[in-house]
Amino acid sequence: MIALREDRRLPLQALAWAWPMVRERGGAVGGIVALSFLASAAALLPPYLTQRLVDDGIVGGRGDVVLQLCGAFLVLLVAGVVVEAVSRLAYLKLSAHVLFGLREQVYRHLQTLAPTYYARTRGGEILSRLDGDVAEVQRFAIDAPMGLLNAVFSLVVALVLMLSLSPLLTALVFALVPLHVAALLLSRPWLERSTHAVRQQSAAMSSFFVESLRAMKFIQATNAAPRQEAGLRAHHGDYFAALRRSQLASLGAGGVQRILSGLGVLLVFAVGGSMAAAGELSVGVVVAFIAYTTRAAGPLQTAAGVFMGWQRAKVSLERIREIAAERPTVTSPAHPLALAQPVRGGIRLDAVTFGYGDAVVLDGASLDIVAGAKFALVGASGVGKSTLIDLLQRHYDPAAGRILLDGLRLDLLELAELRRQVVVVDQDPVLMPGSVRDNLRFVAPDADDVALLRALSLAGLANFAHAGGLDKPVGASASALSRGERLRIALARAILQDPAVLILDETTSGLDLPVAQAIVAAVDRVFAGRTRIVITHNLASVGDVDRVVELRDGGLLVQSPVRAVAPLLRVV
Ligand SMILES: Nc1ncnc2c1ncn2[C@@H]1O[C@H](COP(=O)(O)OP(=O)(O)OP(=O)(O)O)[C@@H](O)[C@H]1O
Repeated sequence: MIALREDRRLPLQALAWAWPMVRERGGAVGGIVALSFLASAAALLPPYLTQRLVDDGIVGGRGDVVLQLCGAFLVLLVAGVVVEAVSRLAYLKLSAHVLFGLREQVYRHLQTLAPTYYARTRGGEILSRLDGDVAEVQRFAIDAPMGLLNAVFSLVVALVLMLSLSPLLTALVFALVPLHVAALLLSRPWLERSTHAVRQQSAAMSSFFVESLRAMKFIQATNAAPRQEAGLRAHHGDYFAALRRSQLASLGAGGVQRILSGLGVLLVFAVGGSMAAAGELSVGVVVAFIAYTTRAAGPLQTAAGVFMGWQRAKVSLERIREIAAERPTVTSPAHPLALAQPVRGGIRLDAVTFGYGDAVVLDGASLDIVAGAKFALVGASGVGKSTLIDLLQRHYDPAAGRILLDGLRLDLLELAELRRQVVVVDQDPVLMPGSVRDNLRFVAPDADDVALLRALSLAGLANFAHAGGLDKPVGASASALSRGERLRIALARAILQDPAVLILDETTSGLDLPVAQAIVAAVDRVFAGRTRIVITHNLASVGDVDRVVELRDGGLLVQSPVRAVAPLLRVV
């Protein structure tokens, strides 16, 4: 769950979301704020020293004062470098802590979402939110309060110093502040729209890369490389246009702020200069005042920058909120029921109905699978066999009806325990980048090499079942292995998981019959006495079965092994 509150205004939401992580690093925050106050105070000293240098040292003809002031400048310089280095390192640590904390929350939430979410959402869209948008929110959540605090502090100190030098000139300069604010408010919609366009184009480009890299072999085989390059160029064009609009918006808003700050300096030049010429002010005071006016522009521009950062963070927060609004379709119950041990693996479907949107896939389907039986599940392509398996592993819950494992409703069991007991090996098993050992340990982190080698050997991977075989890299997308080898590694994983129910989802389809039969024979040897459900289009490849079940028109028809059609619980 992403801890984003619905009931707060957007900038406060960004701060509230990051707050728990900032609080964990309270000491570092205090240190950074103290150091930045120190640096701001130190930055305000040179104009004062300059004024003394001009009025007391140079005009007053005091060589000792000149020397003292040079020493003070040197100390300020060195201290400034040290303070900046320390505070930047502390800031980096704090930012990383908050950024990683926020991103981990989004990733944790993503791990709870159903396959339907991943089927309809482009990978690059998710990536760009996990990466760019989370970073934008983190930047705002840390930079905005610190920047504003620092700006207010610098502005107050500068104001006090300026007032002590010349109240009239101070009033002139600060009379421009309402104009600064008005200009920012006017630029807001422009900033927001252009930021949104950049985030969208960046997501589209990430999606393009994710999808085309995954399909590279297909692109090469279909001679589509030139078309893909043209596609990339089109993305670049759109991205650049969005970037240019966003830059123009930032430059426009920032430029107006700078012009207004410059006008303040011009006013001091004109009014202060005339007063100095008339002998009403000393030259040193005018020089120092000009320097403070320039410095006061810094905090004002920081405030403007925070405002622009807010516009960007608002867009990003909205995009993250779209992910947060996706609800998991299944959750583990707060008080799960415990399966009786050992788990026997009896499965019962009781009038199960399920569909995707309006498309009904299962319509009151019922079935009893006795613990330890081997069932073959057949049916036309697209009839809903894989969907039924997704329901058994509880990626979704039935819209109506119940599914029971050893007499207990699946939604009352702990989700992790259910998925330990019901394991699926499909026709294109996922292998993670890394070695064979890494892949086996993915499901059994505590298994030692002896157990891994035994599983490989039982799965029929005799050529891998030696110490060196475990180190064999499987390649970033498992392309270093044949399909038969990948299936057997997936089977070895299932052996290590030791489930009560094993499901083979068209695992051997497309393999030569002898290879398919060898894999099924290995399954039957290792999982004899466990519940097995084998989805297939080719009954000849699955060996002996206790029952053949056909999924048709949303219902399940049970056939005896001798092919007589006999309904078990309900025939649709
Ligand atoms: N995530 C999804 N969103 C919407 N519809 C889906 C989704 N997954 C599957 N479907 C649809 O549900 C129906 C059943 O699909 P399913 O994959 O369960 O069929 P299947 O019997 O396993 O097919 P095959 O034998 O071709 O693998 C199909 O019409 C399919 O288009």
